[in-house]
Amino acid sequence: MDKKALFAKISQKSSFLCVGLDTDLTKIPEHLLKEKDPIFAFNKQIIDNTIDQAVAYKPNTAFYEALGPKGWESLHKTLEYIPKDVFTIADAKRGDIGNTSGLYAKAFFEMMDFDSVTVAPYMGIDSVKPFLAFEDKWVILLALTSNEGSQDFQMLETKNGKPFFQEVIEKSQKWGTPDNMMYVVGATRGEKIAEVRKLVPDHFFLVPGVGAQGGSLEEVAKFGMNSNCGLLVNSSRGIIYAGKDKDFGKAAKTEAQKLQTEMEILLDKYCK
Ligand SMILES: O=C(O)c1cc(=O)[nH]c(=O)n1[C@@H]1O[C@H](COP(=O)(O)O)[C@@H](O)[C@H]1O
Repeated sequence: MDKKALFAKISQKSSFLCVGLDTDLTKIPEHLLKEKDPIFAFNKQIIDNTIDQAVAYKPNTAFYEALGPKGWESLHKTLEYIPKDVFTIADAKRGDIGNTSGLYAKAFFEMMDFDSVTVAPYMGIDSVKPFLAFEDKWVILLALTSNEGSQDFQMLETKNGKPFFQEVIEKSQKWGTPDNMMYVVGATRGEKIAEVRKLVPDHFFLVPGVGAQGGSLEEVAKFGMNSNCGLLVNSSRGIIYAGKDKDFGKAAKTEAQKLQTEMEILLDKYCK
């Protein structure tokens, strides 16, 4: 899916919500455990109940990989079930020497037909470029993450007097374009989003950290939105585990609707 189609979807649904499919066997309602594929059964209901609000779905591959071959199968079935006009993100946080990155890209873009994959920039240009060689596919590069440990390296001042995350953004902008690269910017760093937006006015940001991690949606929109929205805001646990029993799908829908209602107002206010 290209940038134009993504913005059209955002406008159509008045939403920039990404639903995170961080599906954990120990957290899903018990009655699903007797299903042949409990993870897929859960995801299917979450997708059915949130498809009117979601412009993107982001399975975090850790939750699937941890279950071995069965987990990969659940991931594949989930991806196949997501309607093709919705953006898909393999949250795999990959990146390695060039030939290996090329195979990671093949895994997520060819063996599975994800629109995008999250990539760590630490190993530099040759670890990221192979992902950018695929037409109509996106790299979502980790820039300023939502976790506490982001202080350890991302905020360090470099010899140029800039924080390391800024160097990552400035340099990596030359590797891709706003049509094939997005940046991860955590919602827990509201004021910093404005700084990142100045560096990359046209790129989309994937913004995790609202909901369970406590980031403010209003701040994210105020500091991060551009004339194409430029934001995909993810919530995983806050939506998918909103309900604990047979009605979990409905509870997820209610949470997604709450976010979408707020997003509609924010789009009117800041998408200019
Ligand atoms: O790349 C990500 O998606 C990501 C980056 C980041 O900085 N922080 C972050 O929480 N994430 C992911 O976003 C999701 C957040 O989940 P919740 O906190 O449950 O909404 C998880 O899948 C994380 O791995």
